[in-house]
Amino acid sequence: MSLRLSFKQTFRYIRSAGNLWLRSYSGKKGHGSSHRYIERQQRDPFVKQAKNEQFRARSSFKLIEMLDKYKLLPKSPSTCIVDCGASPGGWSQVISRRLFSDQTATPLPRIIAVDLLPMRAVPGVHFIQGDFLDDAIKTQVANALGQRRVGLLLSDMAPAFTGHHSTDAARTMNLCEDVLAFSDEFLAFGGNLVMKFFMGGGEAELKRALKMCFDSVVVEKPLASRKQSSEQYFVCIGKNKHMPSSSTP
Ligand SMILES: C[S@@+](CC[C@H](N)C(=O)[O-])C[C@H]1O[C@@H](n2cnc3c(N)ncnc32)[C@H](O)[C@@H]1O
Repeated sequence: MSLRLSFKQTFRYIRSAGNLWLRSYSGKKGHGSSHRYIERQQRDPFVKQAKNEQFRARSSFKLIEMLDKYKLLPKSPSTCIVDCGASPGGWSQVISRRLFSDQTATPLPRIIAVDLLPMRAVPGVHFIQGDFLDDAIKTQVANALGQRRVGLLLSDMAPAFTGHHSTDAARTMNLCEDVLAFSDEFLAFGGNLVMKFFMGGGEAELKRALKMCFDSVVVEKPLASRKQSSEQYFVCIGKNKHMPSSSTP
């Protein structure tokens, strides 16, 4: 495997590493904010539940709620699921546990997970590290799929936020448009898409675009999504033929 990164990958990697550094640095300097974070984590029932059920992230419960409410998992055992922005692996774990009851076995991967950051192995998950938009990464996704179709595409990705409202709103919408283009390329007809977005102004337009491409589009704010966060999810059911260049089932 080549360790060379493209300019875009390098840029995104530096940007996300910079965000991590900023978060931990401000945590160290501002004792108040780190105390508040610890207190919030200790009070949070989803943090406790994630620990008890050995999920890597409390975000697992957001996906569980949406999967159960909308029956999003593909029924055919040969159909795949792609998890974009998968690290540390909370969503991949949920899908893996639903698909493979024996978590100690190493089943043939039906789940393809992509992230800029590394991710520890999850049973039945083929992990690809890189930017989901890079051609080289898309080729790896296509190779991992072979002839199999994708019945569910997940995106829990967030752009790097600047704190500048209109810049952040534009970045959010750009990322969602990129996910939609990715689904145009990889998601089979009839397939479902779950995509995170942040309220910021462009969501009505995006919802209109999604409604052209899917039979039904709803907005969800799962219980595990913090009230103070502007994150929400588009749950898009049944990709239809209005997408110009979709894969065939
Ligand atoms: C909120 S986390 C995902 C958490 C995950 N759903 C879970 O339950 O563990 C968002 C992830 O998206 C990844 N990400 C952001 N932009 C990306 C991109 N362009 N390509 C691949 N991954 C990306 C980040 O590295 C980060 O790990």
